[in-house]
Amino acid sequence: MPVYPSDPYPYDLPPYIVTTEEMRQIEGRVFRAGMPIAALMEKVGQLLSQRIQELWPQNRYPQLGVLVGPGHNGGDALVVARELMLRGYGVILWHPFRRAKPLTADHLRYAQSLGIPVSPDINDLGHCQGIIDGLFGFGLERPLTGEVLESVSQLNRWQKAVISIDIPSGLDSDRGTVLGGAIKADHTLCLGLRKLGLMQDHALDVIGKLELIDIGLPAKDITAILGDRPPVQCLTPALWQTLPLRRSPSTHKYRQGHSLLVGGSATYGGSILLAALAARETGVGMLSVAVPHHLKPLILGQVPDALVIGCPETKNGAIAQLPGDLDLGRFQGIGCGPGLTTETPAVVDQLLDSSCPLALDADGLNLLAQGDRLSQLVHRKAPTLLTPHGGEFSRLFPSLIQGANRPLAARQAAQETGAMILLKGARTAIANPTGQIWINPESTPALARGGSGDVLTGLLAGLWSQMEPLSATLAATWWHSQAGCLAAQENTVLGVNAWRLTNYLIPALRSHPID
Ligand SMILES: NC(=O)C1=CN([C@@H]2O[C@H](COP(=O)(O)OP(=O)(O)OC[C@H]3O[C@@H](n4cnc5c(N)ncnc54)[C@H](O)[C@@H]3O)[C@@H](O)[C@H]2O)[C@@H](O)CC1
Ligand SMILES: Nc1ncnc2c1ncn2[C@@H]1O[C@H](COP(=O)(O)OP(=O)(O)O)[C@@H](O)[C@H]1O
Ligand SMILES: [K+]
Repeated sequence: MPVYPSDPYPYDLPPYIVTTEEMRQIEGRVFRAGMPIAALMEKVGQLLSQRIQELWPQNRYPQLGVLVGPGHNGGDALVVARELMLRGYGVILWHPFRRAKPLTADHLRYAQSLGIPVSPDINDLGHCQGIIDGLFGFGLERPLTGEVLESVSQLNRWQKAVISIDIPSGLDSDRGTVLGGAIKADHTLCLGLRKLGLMQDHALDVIGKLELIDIGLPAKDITAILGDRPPVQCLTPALWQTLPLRRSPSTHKYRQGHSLLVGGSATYGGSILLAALAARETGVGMLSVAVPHHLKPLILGQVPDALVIGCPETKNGAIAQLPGDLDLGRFQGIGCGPGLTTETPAVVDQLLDSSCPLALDADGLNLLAQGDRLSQLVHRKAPTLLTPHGGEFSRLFPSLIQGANRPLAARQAAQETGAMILLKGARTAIANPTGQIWINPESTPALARGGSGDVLTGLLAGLWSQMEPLSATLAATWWHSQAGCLAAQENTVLGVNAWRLTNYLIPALRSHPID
């Protein structure tokens, strides 16, 4: 059973994520090359009809209501309505608009000529088992108002099964924000390429399950438009191909990397342990864990294969300093922050001054936000990764409005600091200083609990010692969420505590399909 659902993404499609303008330009090239708009609409309608019949078999969804907008999203919906009616579904259209684009008007006229009823009153769809949302696509220009907004709210109150074409109507296709109101969909069948708005955390509640429908956009047209700028793309299962990392028969532990984790305190003892348990699963040759002296037995008891460095501690039980003889040059990946507390900035300064690849999380980030550390980061020569969740990000980059567009905020932070930014969330975004962005399209709300970020830090520290930092960061993010998905599948969405998550890291690797 593959960890990630086998159906929603045709992964052979380019994993690009586009803005509305880029989508318009790509489609514009296709039309200028001779593809009639009507032909593409018909093709789109056929593809949507096939998928909807799979999702909604006629015996369970005999009556369908179709919301028909004034633009080409409405045109798509009319092709779908006609095709499903011809296959025996009962279909009724809702179209409260006085005018529509010519192509849409033609399809509306044809649907009526076939006897498909049209009503301006949303209540006439109350008997339907399923609703197909073809109100607005990426052409939505202003918030929904008046009767349209009221009808959308009425529809949402019914809580019927809803499939949205391209994007849920009312959603801004770039920012993922709701413009006045939005259809709450169970499935969104996105056409051609994923829109940036669909990959925003705050849009997830209205999108439902996102599926990409391949409408045959030629790669040459996609790259012609996207080629001159760093792409925004999805993480894909291809990242599994690198895991589990291959090993030569003649290897030895020092060729498999040596990672260091720094953290833990009397206040927060468990987070560094979770990070250590996760780092261990990466197969890293050697794992060192620097904790306040009193935590040494805890770590050794659970991770006997780790080299535990007992550090001098403050009166509050936090690390006072790293041992003077600790040679940071021995490590190819350092993860600092889980449970560290902000008592001893000198620890973070020492790591920042080193030339080691460094991932900062939790209190490591809170210390970074103090003084001029963040502005100094751009001078750091070694690879650096920051892994803030939303709150830590706002403390670090108060001027970046991440709420409206988290991926773009992460990109700006990466370009300002010269560090890679992994902005954690429901759709974690990873940005590198060259401006590229990766968004994780598959995760589970089961991870929304304390400790799961510590597990990610452990994976990062472990993989950074064995892979090139960017590939390691992308692979760790995908691995982390896939393990969460598998754990949720087997223990319900409430059963994925961070400890159990560490026990699903290897099973998740075993369950991913080997190509
Ligand atoms: N561009 C194309 O030819 C294709 C478009 N496709 C479909 O068509 C969609 C884009 O079509 P359009 O560009 O026509 O845009 P939409 O279908 O999203 O609708 C835009 C229309 O709605 C009106 N409108 C916008 N905001 C409104 C509001 N708040 N209240 C009332 N009316 C409002 C506009 O005046 C415009 O007439 C895509 O999302 C996709 O579903 C696909 O069929 C592929 C081909
Ligand atoms: N709703 C959600 N859906 C999917 N993943 C989530 C969701 N909320 C949080 N996560 C993930 O869970 C982890 C939470 O990390 P973090 O907030 O740092 O937790 P902690 O610091 O307590 O370990 C991140 O990897 C984040 O991407
Ligand atoms: K729609």
